[in-house]
Amino acid sequence: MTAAALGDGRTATQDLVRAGAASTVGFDKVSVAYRGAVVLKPLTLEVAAGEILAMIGPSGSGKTTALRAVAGFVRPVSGRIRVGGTDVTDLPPYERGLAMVVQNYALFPHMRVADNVAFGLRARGAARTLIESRVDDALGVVGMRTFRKRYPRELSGGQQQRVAIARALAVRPRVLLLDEPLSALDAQIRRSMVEEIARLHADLPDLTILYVTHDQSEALTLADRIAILKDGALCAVGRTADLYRRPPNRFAAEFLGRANLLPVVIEDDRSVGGMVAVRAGADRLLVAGDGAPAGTRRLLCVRPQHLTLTAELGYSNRIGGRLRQVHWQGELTHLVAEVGDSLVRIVATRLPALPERGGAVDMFFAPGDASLIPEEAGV
Ligand SMILES: Nc1ncnc2c1ncn2[C@@H]1O[C@H](COP(=O)(O)OP(=O)(O)OP(=O)(O)O)[C@@H](O)[C@H]1O
Repeated sequence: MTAAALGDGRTATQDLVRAGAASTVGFDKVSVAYRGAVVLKPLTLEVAAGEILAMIGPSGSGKTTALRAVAGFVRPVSGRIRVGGTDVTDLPPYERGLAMVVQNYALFPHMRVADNVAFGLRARGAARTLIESRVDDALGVVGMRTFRKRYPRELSGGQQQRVAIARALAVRPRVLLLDEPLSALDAQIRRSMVEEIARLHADLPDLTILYVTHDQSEALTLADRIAILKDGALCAVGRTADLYRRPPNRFAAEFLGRANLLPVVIEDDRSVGGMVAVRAGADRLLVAGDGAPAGTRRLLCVRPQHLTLTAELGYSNRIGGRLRQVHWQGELTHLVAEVGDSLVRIVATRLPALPERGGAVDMFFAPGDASLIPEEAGV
C-alpha cells in the first residue's frame, strides 16, 4: 500500500503528511449517557500526536461511544474533548478536523471509487483540480489508483475498506478514527490489512489514529499504546509492550493475551536490582517488585510462552508441578501443569522430547518475564 511500493514515488505520501499537522486528542473527564444510563464513566486520556492508540475491551465496554464522542456524533453529559489543544466539545463533527472509518465500509454504492473518495471534498466545496490531486494522492496511499473507475460492488471487502480509508484520508484529517475497520473481513484478509495499516502509519507518521477493536492481536500489532475499557471505565492504559509484559491488574492480564496467574506471597521485600523474593508453594522465586511489603499476597503473572521446560541461561526461576495435558501441534506444544490449586499453561517452541502426562515437571522463567499484580479481581 505504500506509494513507493506502487512506483508512485513518495509525493502522494509526503503531501498527505505535510497537510495534516500532528494533533493530540484529549479526553478530560468525558462521560456519556444514553437516556440517563451512563455508558462511559468520566474518562481522562491523552492521545499523543502521531501515535496509534488502540481502545480494546469486551463488547459493550464503551469503546465505540468514546470514539463517537471524539467524532462529535454523541454529546458527553460532562467533560471536555480536545483535538490539537483546541476544545472541540461544542463543535459539530465536520469542524473537528477528523475522519472516521467504520466496519461496514459505508461506501456509496452508486458512486465510482474516485467519486466516493472525492465526496468529503466536494461537500466542502473544494476546487476541481484540488479534488483531483487529493483523490489521486489518497488512492495512491492505499494502493487503489487503478480501481478509480470501479463501483464498490466490483471490489472485494478488503479493497472496499481501503477505499473507505482513502476517502477518510482525502479530507486530510488531523486524526483518523477507526472503529473496528477490519471486523467485517475474513481472517486472512484481516491479517494483510493489519500489515497495510501498519505501513500506512509508517508512511503517515504525523497522523494520529484512534483504533477501536475487540481483537487484541490487531491492537498488539498496530498500537503504540493500548487503553483497555471495562464496563465503561478505563481499566488500564500503557505502551503496548509494557502493558503486555506488566499488566497492572487481573483484567488487563487476562484480556490482553493469555496469562498464568499464580498466588504468591512476598517473602523478602528487600529489592536487589528491582527484584524481590516471593514464595509460590514450595518454590522461592525472584520477580520485579511492586513496592508491597513482605507478607503481602499477590498474583504472579507469567505468559505461557515465557515458561520453558529446560533450564536455560537466565531462566533462573523454577516452579515444580505435575503435567496434566500435552498437546503437540507441530511447531508448538501446548502443555498444562498443576501447581498447587492452580493450572499453569505453557507454550513450548522447542522440546528435547515430548514429556509424559502425569509426571513431575519443572518450569523455568526469567525474572524479567514475570510481574506481580494485586490479588483482587477486576480493576
Ligand atoms: N444509541 C444508543 N442508545 C442507547 N444505548 C446505547 C447506544 N449506543 C450504545 N449504547 C449502549 O452503550 C454501551 C456501550 O456501547 P458501545 O457501542 O460503546 O460499546 P463497545 O465497547 O463499542 O461494544 P462493541 O465491541 O460490542 O461494539 C452498551 O451497553 C450499548 O448497549
